[in-house]
Amino acid sequence: MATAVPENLIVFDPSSMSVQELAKNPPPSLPQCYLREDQNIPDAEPESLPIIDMKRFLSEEHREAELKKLDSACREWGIFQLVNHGVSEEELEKVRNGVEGFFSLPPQEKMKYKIRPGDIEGYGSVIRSQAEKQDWCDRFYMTINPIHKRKPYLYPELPPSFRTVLDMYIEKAQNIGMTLVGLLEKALKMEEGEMKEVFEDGLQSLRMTYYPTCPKPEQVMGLKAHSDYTIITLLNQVNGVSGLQVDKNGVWVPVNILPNSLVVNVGDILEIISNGVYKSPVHRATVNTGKERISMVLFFVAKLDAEIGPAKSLISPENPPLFKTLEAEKYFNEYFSLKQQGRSL
Ligand SMILES: O=C(O)CCC(=O)C(=O)O
Ligand SMILES: [Fe+2]
Repeated sequence: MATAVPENLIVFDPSSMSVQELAKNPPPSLPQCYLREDQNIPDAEPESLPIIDMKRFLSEEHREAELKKLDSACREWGIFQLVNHGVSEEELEKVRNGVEGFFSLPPQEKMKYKIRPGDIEGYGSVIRSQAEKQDWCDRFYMTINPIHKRKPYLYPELPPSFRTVLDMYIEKAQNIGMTLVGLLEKALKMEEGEMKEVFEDGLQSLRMTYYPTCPKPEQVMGLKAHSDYTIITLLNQVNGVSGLQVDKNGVWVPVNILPNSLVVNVGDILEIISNGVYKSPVHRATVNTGKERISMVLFFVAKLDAEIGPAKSLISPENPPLFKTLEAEKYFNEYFSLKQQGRSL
């Protein structure tokens, strides 16, 4: 694996090399496939995202107020910071060391997990077309639930000490997800268990992303604008470097770093279940010249045999469904046929 890129390189094949390696020795002009002409990275003031405190749901005194906060965070932002979520500072530190350790493995070690032709899981980037601009990042994406859907050459083949950390984190994250879904049902005034039914033991995947520094961050995008096709997404800004931006009323708002918090965002399926009341926000990730950024995301999708549509308990003649109801599998097929560009709604 070469680490230096010849200066006269005209055609660059992003599938042959990681962005992490490219960024160690970037050529004076970056490969065309990363250069975007339509960039607008405004200097919007970082606004503090709403903060939801899980502990307050346990107290009789604070519960109602916190539910109201959760409800307005999902209506107005579709994204919020979660504190007192049950993953301790020490555990977050272990996750950070584990994920940083993974990305600092030698290239040939990481390439063992390389995305295989025709697949989307594994390490690297999925190149859909030569014309499409590539994101300035390397990713490791894998299905983690149901367990029988795990690819035998990905999760089980990770270094054992890292797997132990991931096992711990995933179990905690699943508990957080389940608790949040119960709270969201209450906030939306849905029938109890209605969303849990779609969520519980559903499809879940994990994505770790390494965004290297870039000499010309204004010319590239770490991760292009999109919304998530999930019920909810749990984001860990692993190494405390900012870069995530969320589209709020047409303005890109940078997401601040709140130490030891996790970020939760509403996904497209929750927008559908809530019949459009909660917003699945468009978001993207930028990069910078100074420090690499690492994130880890847990996508909570839905049970494969679930029906995805507006919650029956929210629908009435006065509040007709704004979305059609589809079997989850059909929904996923439609989603992937949209080439994961933009939104599944
Ligand atoms: O890295 C981030 O902050 C965001 C990642 C993300 O939005 C995604 O993987 O869908
Ligand atoms: Fe996302």
